[in-house]
Amino acid sequence: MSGSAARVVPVALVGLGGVGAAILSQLSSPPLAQKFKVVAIANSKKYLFNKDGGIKSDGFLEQLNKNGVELDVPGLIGKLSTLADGPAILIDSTATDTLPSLYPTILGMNIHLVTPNKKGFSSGLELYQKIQSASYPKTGSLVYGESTVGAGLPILSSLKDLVETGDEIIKIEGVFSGTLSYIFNEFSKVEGGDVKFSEVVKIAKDKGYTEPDPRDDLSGSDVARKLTILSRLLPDSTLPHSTLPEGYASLPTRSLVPAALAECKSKEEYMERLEEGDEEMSQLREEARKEGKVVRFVGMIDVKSGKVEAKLEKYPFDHAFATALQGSDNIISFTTKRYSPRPLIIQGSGAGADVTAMGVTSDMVKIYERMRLKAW
Ligand SMILES: NC(=O)C1=CN([C@@H]2O[C@H](COP(=O)(O)OP(=O)(O)OC[C@H]3O[C@@H](n4cnc5c(N)ncnc54)[C@H](OP(=O)(O)O)[C@@H]3O)[C@@H](O)[C@H]2O)C=CC1
Ligand SMILES: N[C@@H](CC=O)C(=O)O
Ligand code: NA
Repeated sequence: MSGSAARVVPVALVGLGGVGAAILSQLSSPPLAQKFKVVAIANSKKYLFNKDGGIKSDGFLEQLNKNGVELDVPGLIGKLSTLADGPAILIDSTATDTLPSLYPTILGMNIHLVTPNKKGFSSGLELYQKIQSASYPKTGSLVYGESTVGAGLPILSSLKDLVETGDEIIKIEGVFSGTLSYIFNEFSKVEGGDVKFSEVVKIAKDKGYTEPDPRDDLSGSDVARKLTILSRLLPDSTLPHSTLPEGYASLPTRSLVPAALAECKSKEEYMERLEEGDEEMSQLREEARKEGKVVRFVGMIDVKSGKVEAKLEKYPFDHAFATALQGSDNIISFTTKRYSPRPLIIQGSGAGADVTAMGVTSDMVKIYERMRLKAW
C-alpha cells in the first residue's frame, strides 16, 4: 500500500433520473462522501460544474436549474480532464447512444469511466473495440459497468473472476431482465394471476425497473444487450467476438411488442396503446397453464453450440423460475468446468434505482483502490 495521503476523487455524473439520483445520494453520504466529491452534474438540458465539489443530493435539480448552463458534453469533459487534483471519474447514467460514442475520447483524456448504460458495450463491435483499446490494460484509464447486467448483482465481476482464473465457461443462462421478471412473476403465476399484461407493464415502469423507453425491455433488446456484454467477456476462442459484429442486433430475440404496436412513433403512444397486446399475452398464459407451466423470459449463452438467444419459455409449476423468483429478481446460472454439474447461481433484485446505483458506486470504489495503489 502506498504511503501517500488519501485523495478525494472528483466525479462528474451525467444522467439524473432514478438511477442518477440514487448514485448522487450514495455519494453524498458516508462512507463514500469521504472518497469522492461530485464536481459536475448534468441532465439532457443543463450541466453544472463546481471544481471544488459540494454538489449534494439535497435539492440538486434546483441547483442545476438555477446555476447550470446549457449542456455541452465536450466542454464538461474538457473541464474534468484539466482539474488540478488529478484523474477524475465520469459516470454515464443516461441510456443514450451519444455519450457511449464518446467513451474512447473520454478514456483517452485520462478520465476513468463507470456506467450502468449498456449501449457502449453491446452495440457495434467497432465501438466496443475502440473502448477496449482506450482503456486498461492497453492504457491507464479504467472502465467499469457492473450494473449493465443484473444491476448491483456481481455478475460481470464473477464472470471475469471465472475466466481470469482459467475456468471454462460452458453455459450462462437465466432471467436477465428485472422488468420482464417482475411482469411475468405477477402475470403468470402458479396460482391466481389473472391480471392484465398491460397493467403489470405500467407498474414495472412506475417502479423504475424499465428502461427510459419501455419498448427496449419489451422488445427483448435489453436482454439481448446483456447477453452481448457477457459474450464479449468470454475468451475469443470460446465464442468469437467476430460472430457478433452488430452486437445485440445480431442475436435471435423474441419481441413482446405486438406487430400492431411496432409502428408506434413514441414511447408515450406505445404506453397508451399497451392494452392492444393483452389478448395475445393472455392466450400465452392460458396455454402454459393448461400444461401446468408458467411463462418466463430467459436468456442463454451456450458455448458448445455457439448459440446466444433471448426467448420466452414455459417452465413447470415446480421449476425454480416458477417458485423462487419474486419482484424484479434476476437469476443467473454459470455452468463451468469447475461449477459442474451444479452451477454457480446468483439471484436477487435485478432492477431498481438503489441496487443499480450500488453497482455503480462499488465499481467506483474499485477504481479508487486501484488509483490509491498507483499512488493516485
Ligand atoms: N432503472 C434500473 O433499474 C436500471 C437502469 N440501468 C441503466 O441506468 C441508466 C439510467 O436509467 P434510469 O435512471 O432508470 O433512466 P431515467 O430515464 O430515469 O434517467 C435518464 C437520465 O438521463 C438524462 N439524459 C437523457 N439524454 C441525455 C443526454 N443526451 N445527455 C445527458 N443526459 C441525458 C435524462 O435527462 P432529463 O432528466 O433531462 O430527461 C435523465 O436525467 C440507463 O442506461 C439504464 O439502462 C441499469 C440497470 C438497472
Ligand atoms: N430495464 C432493465 C434495467 C436493468 O438493466 C431491466 O429491467 O432489467
Ligand atoms: Na451486475
